[in-house]
Amino acid sequence: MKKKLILESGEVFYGTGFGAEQDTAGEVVFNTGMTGYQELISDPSYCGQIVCMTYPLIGNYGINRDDYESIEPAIKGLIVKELCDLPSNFRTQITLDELFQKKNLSGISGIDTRRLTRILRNKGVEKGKIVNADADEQAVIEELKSTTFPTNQVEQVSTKTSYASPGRGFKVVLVDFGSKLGIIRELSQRNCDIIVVSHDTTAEEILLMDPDGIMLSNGPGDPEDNADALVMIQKLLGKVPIFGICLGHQLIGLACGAKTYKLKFGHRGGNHPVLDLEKNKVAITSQNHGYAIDQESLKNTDLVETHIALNDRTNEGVKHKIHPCFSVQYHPEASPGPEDANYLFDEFITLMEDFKK
Ligand SMILES: NC(=O)CC[C@H](N)C(=O)O
Repeated sequence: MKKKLILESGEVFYGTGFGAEQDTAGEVVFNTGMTGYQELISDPSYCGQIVCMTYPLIGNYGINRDDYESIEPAIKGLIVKELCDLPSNFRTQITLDELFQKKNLSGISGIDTRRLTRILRNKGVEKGKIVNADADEQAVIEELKSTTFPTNQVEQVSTKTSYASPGRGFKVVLVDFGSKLGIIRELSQRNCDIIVVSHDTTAEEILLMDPDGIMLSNGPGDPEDNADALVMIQKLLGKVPIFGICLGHQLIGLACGAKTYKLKFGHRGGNHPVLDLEKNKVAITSQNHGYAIDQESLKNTDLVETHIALNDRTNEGVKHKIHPCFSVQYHPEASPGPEDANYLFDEFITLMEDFKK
């Protein structure tokens, strides 16, 4: 199946399709992880995006039953240099190609992913489409230029109904903006009694559950598209300890009066160094974000910057000066990636303990 990837800027890449046969369009971004393709394919924060893997061989350990980060992948497509069709790992159940067929997802292999990444890095992320090799390029470019992708990604991936993941420890309400399962795993490991609620749950509904703490999850899209969530956060601040991850972090920023902006090409991968400004310690972190909190705008808020990215010095963490509330832009749950930042879940537990005293 000969296919090609066409970018809005007019660049064309020829390759071979895998997975489903249908065309797919989305925002083309790149991820620098050497492993972890199963986790990122199923990470709901990639909703609406086509991901280019910079590592040249993808699929070599197949797909297994344990490494999903959601049940239904929300990713739009995958771009790889070489696709492995004969995976070797004791956990392998199916190949990456088979997963894409089963989930009706389209991918393209045989792409010069280095050239593509250089384009995205220089020009910034842009819209793209994977189509049949004989498709009319000019027509696709025009179509991409005139398309605006949906902005309701959080609604697409958030749970529709609340559900519980019981434990005997602290009662945590996890607001699901597109949560990775890794967050539930980390809270469960610490015996938390979790209730997962939809993104549009109100502060009043959450407080009725009498939680010891609130976890604001990661999620796709532009943080500014979640006005209702800001009201919810504003009403919860000071009443219950809050921990935010990625989109959850950006929403805390917006709720406290800071601004967010779109990065040129985002941070996506498992090797991003972050400096903890208080501890003066570096952690290698797992990241997946296209937006960031504007550091200047933090000055007029009750938030202080706690972490910065060492690659580009952008914001990676904040905490509230008065209320028990902190958040990070990266992924302490890893899945995939290094577990250096795992201790933040322990700090959340301590915050809930202290608040109860
Ligand atoms: N992983 C996330 O939560 C991503 C947050 C947001 N959608 C961004 O791209 O910046």
